Amino acid sequence: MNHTKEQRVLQYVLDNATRGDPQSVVDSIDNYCNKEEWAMNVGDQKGLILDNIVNESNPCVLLELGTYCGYSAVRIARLLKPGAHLYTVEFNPAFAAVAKQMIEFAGVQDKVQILEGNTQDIIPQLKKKYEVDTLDFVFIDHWKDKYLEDTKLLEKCNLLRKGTVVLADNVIVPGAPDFLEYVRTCGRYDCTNYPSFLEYMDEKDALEKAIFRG
Ligand SMILES: Oc1cc(-c2ccc(F)cc2)cc2cccnc12
Ligand SMILES: [Mg+2]
Repeated sequence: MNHTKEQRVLQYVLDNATRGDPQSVVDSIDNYCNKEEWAMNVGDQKGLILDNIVNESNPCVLLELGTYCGYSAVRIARLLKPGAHLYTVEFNPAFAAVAKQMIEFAGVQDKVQILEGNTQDIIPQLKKKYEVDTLDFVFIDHWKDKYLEDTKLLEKCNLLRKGTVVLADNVIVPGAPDFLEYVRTCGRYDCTNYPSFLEYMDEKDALEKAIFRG
């Protein structure tokens, strides 16, 4: 049954983590991906930076672009205050199916909603269909050639407010140069770069935090 890598990651979690314990789910995925098979989770080193930025911004309404197996959704949800809610968008149905099970096993399903589809279609629906006013926090971790267009779409849909934190993974590897150029030069963001390492590897990578000026 476990024919895909993502299904094998999930099975390892089901066999080794503790139901209802999101930290054990995060740790199990990191153990598996360090020892057995590399997978494109944000990982523990960049994950600690993500934790710190989520904690300091104390968000209530969050959006993630790129769910994958649900590692960062579980990692973020474990930090959220009661009533806070994370919408996470995944285009690949097989990934979404694994993430759904991962999120439910971790016990954070009440804080996380997986929206299956294309970010270009879903972002314009957030206000009316999902009753989102503005976003407090956005984690961008999907295909690198969509970072810029989706950031511009979030602006166009008036989903960003003064102080919204936009945090992007992989701004070195695989890299999102057009996104970096835009947020650093358009004048509407205060940017901070957080050097780190590619998940489960020794290669350099980084997160970029871009706070919307409103
Ligand atoms: O964190 C990520 C890493 C990579 C990646 C793939 C192959 C490499 F050789 C290096 C990096 C791809 C991602 C795609 C989407 C979201 N995150 C990714
Ligand atoms: Mg990534």
